Amino acid sequence: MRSAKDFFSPLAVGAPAPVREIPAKPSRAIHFFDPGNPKMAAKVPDMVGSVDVLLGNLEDAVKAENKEIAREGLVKIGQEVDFGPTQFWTRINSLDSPWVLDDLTTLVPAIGEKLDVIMVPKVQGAEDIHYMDRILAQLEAKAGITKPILIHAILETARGVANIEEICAASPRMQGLSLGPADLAADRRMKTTRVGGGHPGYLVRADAPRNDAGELQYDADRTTYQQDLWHYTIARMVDACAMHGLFPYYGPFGDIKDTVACEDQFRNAFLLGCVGAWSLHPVQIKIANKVFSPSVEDIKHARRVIAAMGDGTGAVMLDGKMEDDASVKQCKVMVELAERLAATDPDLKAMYDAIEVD
Ligand SMILES: CC(C)(COP(=O)(O)OP(=O)(O)OC[C@H]1O[C@@H](n2cnc3c(N)ncnc32)[C@H](O)[C@@H]1OP(=O)(O)O)[C@@H](O)C(=O)NCCC(=O)NCCSC(=O)C[C@H](O)C(=O)O
Ligand SMILES: [Mg+2]
Repeated sequence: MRSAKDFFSPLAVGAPAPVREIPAKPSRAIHFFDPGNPKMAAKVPDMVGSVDVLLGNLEDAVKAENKEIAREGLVKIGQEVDFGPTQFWTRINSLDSPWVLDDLTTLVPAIGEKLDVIMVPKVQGAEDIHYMDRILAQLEAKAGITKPILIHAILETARGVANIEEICAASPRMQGLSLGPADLAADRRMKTTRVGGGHPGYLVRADAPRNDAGELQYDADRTTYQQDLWHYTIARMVDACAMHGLFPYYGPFGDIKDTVACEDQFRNAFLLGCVGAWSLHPVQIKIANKVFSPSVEDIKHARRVIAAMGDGTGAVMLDGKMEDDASVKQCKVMVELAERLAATDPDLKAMYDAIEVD
């Protein structure tokens, strides 16, 4: 066990001092691209500024024979592109893979100064984060990196979900968690074959109606309601992240053409407390940017409640509803998020600035 006093000492002589607070940077869409795919790589410079996070993916979805090309492509992009306000992340290969050591020993010296966050797949417990913490400190020290690279863990095993608290608490580098629904479903032996989203078979059905004689009509048409397969895991993730000062994200939505259901899934995550989701295709960036930004109506209402509540204590009636200390806190969460996002998104700023509070 580490003493709390040791927690903020670098884990290697010459490594940068650990951060004490994870910066709340906009990260509505974590946009995945394959750095070894020339078409995708060519689009990266033009995407800067229109997406909060650009993530060069080295793990699943990159063929085994292309792992080195992808890694080299990522180094080139990291060295050549000016990312401006957009964060630059990577997803490395899993810690038990034959590629991860080369990923780390290549990327940190070559582009470590530019990399904001390393996403680690299939994290099982605190031991995985301790490993990453130490090796990153060693590599940062050797390369003279001045700011610590943060770690983002993907929850995609039952063990990872069971160990969620210790994963979050394992290092001051921990930036956040993402749901990895495809791997998690496989590891849990769920009977789905999709990448994220719902399933028509996971539902509840309205009770059977009765006929005039009071008999139950099980064969009658009965409305069904599709349920959210991911509610439990996202809720756990949100609580663990809030407790440890980290940021929770919904992961991938694989049905690229179903932009409507993607928006719904992202919105569920937003409402539950997530700050963003993955984007696998350019079309999903717009969805995430919209869903994870508070709406004009929400901000208008939040500002009215804050104004009506004065010092934030007591209770008032507004539009027939009771507002009090707790509802004003919720409104402040929304307004603070809006202000943070507007600082780097001029369109949002214009939208929020135009709101008139009556
Ligand atoms: C999903 C895709 C394979 C679709 O690709 P494609 O068929 O080429 O789509 P389009 O023809 O519609 O593409 C139009 C143009 O846009 C470019 N494009 C496509 N995707 C991207 C992208 N992500 N970034 C940048 N540019 C992109 C195409 O090249 C076309 O360009 P052009 O021809 O010049 O017009 C593809 O989108 C894709 O591979 N996406 C990334 C997939 C990925 O990263 N998967 C891994 C993350 S999900 C996961 O790992 C599961 C998770 O871990 C879990 O366990 O749950
Ligand atoms: Mg996965």
